[in-house]
Amino acid sequence: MAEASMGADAARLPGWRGSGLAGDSRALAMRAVHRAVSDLRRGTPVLLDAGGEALVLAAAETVGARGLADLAAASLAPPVLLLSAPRAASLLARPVPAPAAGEDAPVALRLSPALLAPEALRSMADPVAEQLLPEAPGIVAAPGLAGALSPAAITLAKIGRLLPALVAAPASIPAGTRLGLLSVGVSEVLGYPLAASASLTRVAEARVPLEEAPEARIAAFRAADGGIEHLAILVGRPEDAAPGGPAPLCRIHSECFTGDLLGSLRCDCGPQLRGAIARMAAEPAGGVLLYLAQEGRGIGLVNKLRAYTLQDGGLDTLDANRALGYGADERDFRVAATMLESLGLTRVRLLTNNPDKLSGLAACGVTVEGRVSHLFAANGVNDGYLATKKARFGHLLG
Ligand SMILES: Nc1nc2c(ncn2[C@@H]2O[C@H](COP(=O)(O)OP(=O)(O)OP(=O)(O)O)[C@@H](O)[C@H]2O)c(=O)[nH]1
Ligand SMILES: [Zn+2]
Repeated sequence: MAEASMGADAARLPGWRGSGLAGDSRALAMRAVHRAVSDLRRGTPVLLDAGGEALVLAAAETVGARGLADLAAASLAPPVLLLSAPRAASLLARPVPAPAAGEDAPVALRLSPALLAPEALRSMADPVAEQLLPEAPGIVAAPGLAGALSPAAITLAKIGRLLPALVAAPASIPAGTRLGLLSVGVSEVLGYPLAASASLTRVAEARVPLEEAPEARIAAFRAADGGIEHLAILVGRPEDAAPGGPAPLCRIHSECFTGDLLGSLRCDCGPQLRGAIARMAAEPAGGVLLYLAQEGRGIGLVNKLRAYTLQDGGLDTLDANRALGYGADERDFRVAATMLESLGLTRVRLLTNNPDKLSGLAACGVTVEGRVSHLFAANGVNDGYLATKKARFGHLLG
């Protein structure tokens, strides 16, 4: 069985699209998350509010002296460092006891005062930089201090494509508000991925003849928070496919700056992208390629580069993600389902080797009439990457 499961959230969410907030309240909730994420990315603390109980948080990767001072001024107790269990275990050089909330819940570490400083925090957050830490770093696991809000705190960091490592303390909301810190609700954070997919709307479309497909159009989709757009590349007229005939081809392609644009040999994305478009152009019913802003299986380009460095040190693509504190695959398929619905495509044949894409899309109500293999030969550099996809992600290589 595959160790990584993509789209599992969607599969657990019957009626997923209807369960989100509607209209204005959804846009307001998303805006609060988007603003909080922007502050975390620039090193400013934010308040995570569960109505009564609150945390003040700063991203270990970005916080500076000023941010730490603001965090201390809004805190009711000394801060801890929230980390994923694999990252914490690696820092402490031993397994850490699983928190009561379960295996995937973050772990809290109590830090010596010397470690509550920007450079040390960055080194603890980032396994690529950990050699900068002192030899006896003065870190103690404090599992009881992780608290009920810590999973939402980590989700917020992941939404911001930051390393999931946060300095966190119980907050005085009045003190934080006096300092001008933004506040975001736990339910707004946890509801964000669903809201981002459910609120996608088509905002522009144009004819763009492509080398492999002269009859192509690109449609752009934007979520209510104004985040990065997802694209649909329509080859021919898949929306006009005859009802009794074969379903149009569909490829769900996650953005890969290095492979798609630069021709990186580390992965197979470039050949898969061009190959899918050429394949669709040869089909009477055409097809659609959904180009999703999910770089690095949803961890973002910066973290993917970190993962590559870890892979050069011996980890495979799955363990490198985990070492950073991310899941093996952080992508969300509800985005693809919303786009297909908006394009009027209710049934597809999926160009993929990834069984989780088939089940993830089907869980969102799209009729998947079959899989079309999308294999390209190894190039001498990506052989290990392709072997890991088969052995550990359950990819169907045939
Ligand atoms: N985190 C991480 N992401 C990677 C790595 N190599 C490639 N990627 C990303 O993986 C994604 C490509 O996956 P896809 O081709 O969409 O899908 P797949 O899961 O391989 O399944 P297929 O449909 O069979 O191709 C892109 O977002 C790449 O940036 C890696 O080593 N680490
Ligand atoms: Zn790639």
